[in-house]
Amino acid sequence: MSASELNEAIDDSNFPQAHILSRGRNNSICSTGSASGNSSLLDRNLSQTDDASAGSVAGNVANEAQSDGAVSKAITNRPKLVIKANGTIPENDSIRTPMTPRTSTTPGHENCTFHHDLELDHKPPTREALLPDMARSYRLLLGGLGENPDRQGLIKTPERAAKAMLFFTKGYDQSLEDVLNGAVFDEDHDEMVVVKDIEMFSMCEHHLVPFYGKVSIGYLPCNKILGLSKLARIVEIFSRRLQVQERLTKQIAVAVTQAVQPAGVAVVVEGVHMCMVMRGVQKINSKTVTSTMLGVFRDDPKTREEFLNLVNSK
Ligand SMILES: Nc1nc2c(ncn2[C@@H]2O[C@H](COP(=O)(O)OP(=O)(O)OP(=O)(O)O)[C@@H](O)[C@H]2O)c(=O)[nH]1
Ligand SMILES: [Zn+2]
Repeated sequence: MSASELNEAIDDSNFPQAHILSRGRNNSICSTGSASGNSSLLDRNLSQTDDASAGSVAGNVANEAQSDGAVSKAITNRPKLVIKANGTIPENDSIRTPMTPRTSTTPGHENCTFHHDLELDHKPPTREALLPDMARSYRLLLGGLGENPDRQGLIKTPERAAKAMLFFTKGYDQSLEDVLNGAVFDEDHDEMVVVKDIEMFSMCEHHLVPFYGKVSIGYLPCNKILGLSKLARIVEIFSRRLQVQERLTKQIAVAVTQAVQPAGVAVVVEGVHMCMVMRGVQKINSKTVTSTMLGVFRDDPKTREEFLNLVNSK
């Protein structure tokens, strides 16, 4: 799938469940239906209240069930996330997506839609070939620090640092297709799948220092499921780049969407930014939480709540 097709795919209208509440309670989870796919979202949440651990959720669900009409109206009125095929956001859209320049002057990358965007099929062939230039740059940096790059301990540092930086950004070399390796399976399953607390290490694009944390991903399958490890591998593709946490969160959600075309995808990322810990404002306990909710997770509060309860439970 090309980048533009991918961008089109995250238009909410492509999610079969986008308006389930306004369609009534007994609709199948997936528009294609399935033998066991007739439980409504309400049923799914009410059965959740049998679980003692659901605790206060029971009250919330009951309240929400009473105000379904209001919820339905609110959902209809909520602005949708729409990204056009060319990667831009409609001008009057109230939801702005952080976009970064789409140009590259690096040899071999001239025709690339730049790495930052939602593109998954970009695979520069020669990143290792950049090592000598990168090493030279690190050597200059050492000199800039007032260090002697020729002293024994630093002789190989420029090359090591260049290799380390290539590792920290190895996601640029990975494509979704390679990572999935065909591990998408037809399965008559329409209950929520959640893999949570996936470790994540990334690089702040503003300061080139790490941010790290954990990622939780949920999706509601439509007769296709994904090999579980592939969710963690998707996190690797996008975290191993220069990033901001917001974009990382969205890219993961889009990739899962592309992989299994589910009824919805939810991603929550909790990150510690070393640029806020080791320097700058120096707040060592602050955490940044970002989320992307697509499809039914965006439109149905109960589904979103079920996901968040699963993510927040020990
Ligand atoms: N939204 C967002 N901001 C980030 C992320 N990583 C770093 N930043 C912020 O990027 C901003 C850069 O701000 P500047 O004022 O240009 O840089 P600075 O002087 O180094 O800022 P301070 O960190 O406040 O010292 C800072 O507020 C960082 O906290 C991220 O993932 N998402
Ligand atoms: Zn930073």
